[in-house]
Amino acid sequence: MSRLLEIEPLTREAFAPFGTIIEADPATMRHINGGNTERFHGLARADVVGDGANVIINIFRGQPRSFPYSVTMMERHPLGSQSFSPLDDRPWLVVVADDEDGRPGTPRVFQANGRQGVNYGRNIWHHPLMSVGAVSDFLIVDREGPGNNLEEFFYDEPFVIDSAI
Ligand SMILES: NC(=O)N[C@@H](O)C(=O)O
Ligand code: NI
Repeated sequence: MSRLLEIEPLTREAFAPFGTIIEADPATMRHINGGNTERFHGLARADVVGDGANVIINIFRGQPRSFPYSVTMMERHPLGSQSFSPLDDRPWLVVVADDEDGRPGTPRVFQANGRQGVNYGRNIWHHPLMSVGAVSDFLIVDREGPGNNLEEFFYDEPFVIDSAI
């Protein structure tokens, strides 16, 4: 029995339980550099824990997912947040879930436009990067350091994302 997932628009309010949206929000903007530059300030904060932990900046080059797509697993990073910001101005999908007694609940799928990134809060269930339509680069800010920072969960039955954007 396939469990079809709806795609929701990515809004601050809807995503709040899972993290923050990284986009040029006018409410955060301040002019710097003598007016030459608009600084969209403090959009998200990296959260890393544990002795020897560092915040690192990476690029992930994601192969596009094929649809219908089966969501068979979710993961989370107990020791650090993880942010994804698209570099190719291409829409992509954000898949997250509430925690239900140590396991992810039903995934929620959000459609992000090419100028929207997200910062998953520490220990928030999410699906690995979901590029759509073409190979896409993302700037990633997450954690490097000692300890196991990856917990995976595999569903008994897959959930299905029928079609992409
Ligand atoms: N493994 C890895 O660094 N990537 C995942 O955490 C992901 O969320 O894509
Ligand atoms: Ni991850």
